[in-house]
Amino acid sequence: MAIGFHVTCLILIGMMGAGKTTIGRELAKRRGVRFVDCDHEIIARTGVTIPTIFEIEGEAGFRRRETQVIDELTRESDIIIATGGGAVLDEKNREMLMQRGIVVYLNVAPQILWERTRNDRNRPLLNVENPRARIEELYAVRDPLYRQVADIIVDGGRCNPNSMVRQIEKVLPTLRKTTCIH
Ligand SMILES: Nc1ncnc2c1ncn2[C@@H]1O[C@H](COP(=O)(O)OP(=O)(O)OP(=O)(O)O)[C@@H](O)[C@H]1O
Ligand SMILES: O=C(O)C1=C[C@@H](O)[C@@H](O)[C@H](O)C1
Ligand SMILES: [Mg+2]
Repeated sequence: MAIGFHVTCLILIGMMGAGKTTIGRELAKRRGVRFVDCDHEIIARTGVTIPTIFEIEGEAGFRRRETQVIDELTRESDIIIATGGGAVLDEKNREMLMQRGIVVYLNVAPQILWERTRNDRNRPLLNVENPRARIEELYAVRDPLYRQVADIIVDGGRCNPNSMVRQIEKVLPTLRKTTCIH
């Protein structure tokens, strides 16, 4: 198998700014498999930005599109998928992720997430007066959901993307149940 022993579909989950896109892309390059980012797929399909989808269809419209994309991509083999930060909010999504792939949770503290996302206007949920507090609220709600679906939990705030990719590669052959990497 191209990604690792037992693993044909690897799914990255975590908050906005956790590094899902950065690490997913690099890992896919190294493993020689396809990389798809759910947010980018939605943008390609609709031809508009995520803030525009939120404006026109509301968050509910965006979530419907997200579920559709997750459903299609998680049926594929030899693929690494970066999900959007809110993918785990929906129970049906959580089931698809758990059943169809190995799920890696990039866990990053809210303070670091804020530093990484503060200059980027492309995340409508952070387009509020106090994005730092918003990140903390979202983290409090979502962290238990990420943990619920994760096969591995990686501390995504401690080292650079390259060493994170190597850490994930190291455990891939052993993946069967939840493993914590520190
Ligand atoms: N391990 C890391 N160390 C330092 N900076 C990082 C790390 N991982 C990602 N970054 C930086 O943090 C920012 C956010 O990363 P990225 O876009 O990959 O996050 P994401 O999880 O895909 O976020 P979103 O859910 O909003 O798409 C980028 O500028 C990226 O370069
Ligand atoms: O955390 C979230 O709910 C989101 C994260 C982004 O990846 C996008 O999917 C969108 O901005 C919503
Ligand atoms: Mg991303």
